[in-house]
Amino acid sequence: MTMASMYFCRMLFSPAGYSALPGFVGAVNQEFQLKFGPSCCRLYSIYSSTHKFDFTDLTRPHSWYPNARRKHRKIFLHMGPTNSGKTHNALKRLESSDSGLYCGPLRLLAWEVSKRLNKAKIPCDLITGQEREEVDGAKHKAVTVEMADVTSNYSCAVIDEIQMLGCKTRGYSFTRALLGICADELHLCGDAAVVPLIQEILKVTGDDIEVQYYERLSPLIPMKVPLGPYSNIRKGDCIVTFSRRKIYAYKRKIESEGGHLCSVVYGSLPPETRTRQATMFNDTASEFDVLVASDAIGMGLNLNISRIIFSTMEKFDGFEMRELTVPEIKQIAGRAGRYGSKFPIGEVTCINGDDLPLLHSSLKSASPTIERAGLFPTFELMYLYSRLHPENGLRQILEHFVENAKLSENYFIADCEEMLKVAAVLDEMPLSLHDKYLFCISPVDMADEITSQVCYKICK
Ligand SMILES: Nc1ncnc2c1ncn2[C@@H]1O[C@H](COP(=O)(O)OP(=O)(O)OP(=O)(O)O)[C@@H](O)[C@H]1O
Repeated sequence: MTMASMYFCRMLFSPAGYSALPGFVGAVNQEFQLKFGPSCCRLYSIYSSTHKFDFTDLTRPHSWYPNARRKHRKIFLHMGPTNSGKTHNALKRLESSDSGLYCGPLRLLAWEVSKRLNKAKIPCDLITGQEREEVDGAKHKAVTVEMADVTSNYSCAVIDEIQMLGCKTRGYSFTRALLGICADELHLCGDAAVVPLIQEILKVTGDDIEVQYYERLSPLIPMKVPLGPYSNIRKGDCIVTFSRRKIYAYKRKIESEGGHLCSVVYGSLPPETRTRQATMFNDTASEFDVLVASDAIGMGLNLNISRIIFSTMEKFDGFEMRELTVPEIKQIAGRAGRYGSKFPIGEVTCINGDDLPLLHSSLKSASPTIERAGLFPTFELMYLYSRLHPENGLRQILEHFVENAKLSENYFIADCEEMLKVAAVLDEMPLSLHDKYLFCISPVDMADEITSQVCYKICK
């Protein structure tokens, strides 16, 4: 053993090394403790045999999750368009399992699943970036995908909207859940465009895969004409727009010119308020019979919508103003005519007639195949790297990984622009690397004055 490798070994396994590890509390730290031992042994053995360990080699992400790799998982892909019963079937399996984990892309979806399970007398915790509601005796958890637990054993787990693993900012959390969740049965629900990539990624995990394709349960008809005057608005319509300001502007317009009262739904509404608004809209006795919503309705929410009306086919995606993609258009349009609702046949149109060709062509197109999944280095890798470069702050460590990451062809490195901004602020504060990492992977919009001030105060 060389001096260098002896030093490396001492550094990793000495009590000082461990005590220097930042606060061992909470689920992420539990994951860290459980994984750190075997992973470090593995990293160390590679290091001592080659005298050189490349921390930026991210070509084998499946090996970051030894617990899941020890299991022979049975993976069910429920693939199909919106409103085809995919989630319904996966949730039925979850409900009948001894223990389970639901991972959704939205806090609202996790909230709905936890409510549904608790109502069915299956105690279920709710864990999102914003709340943690623990229920006595719960063996089920409904979480946002970023909070997915990859250390415990589950009988059954569900990852909803799995095609989001191709999302440039959040995709890595879906990849982590896909590779890391330790469940006998893992159910993946989403668009069939992701099937070849998942099959490719799972070739190295030793899991069994079964794919089930679904058809839409009720018809969806694209209209040949745009909405026209607001007096054409009718019961069960849903106007889709992409900013909170516009949501309230349309609500005012429709209430004054269209003669209908409107409920509103958008992502940042508290779940209780959103449920109240959705219930008012779904309730036939209520006067609030029109909905104005953001694309937050695009994923999974069950609403009695008769017709979707796109106010625009463009949205600001945090980086730029861009046209909606085919999957986004299909996903949002698919909310009309929900199976089992009072409007079993859905219609879809636009406010602006010039947008109709894009709407029609998108609904006829297959979603483009998703070629690569997002990836982000684990805390362990960053920690080990930081021990060798103690002079570097989190921002420099992140930049190093982004610039030097070596990836297999199935993956891309997550877009870290926002994280780099947060890391630069955090590096000014006396926080451990682990705490900085946690703050960094939390969804904070540093462009939002209030959010960034709150983040700054909490960190301090
Ligand atoms: N076999 C079934 N029996 C009764 N209701 C069903 C059945 N399958 C689906 N549904 C209902 O149809 C609606 C659509 O189902 P589900 O949410 O599973 O669709 P999905 O394919 O997951 O779509 P999305 O991606 O939009 O969520 C839900 O209200 C669901 O409860």
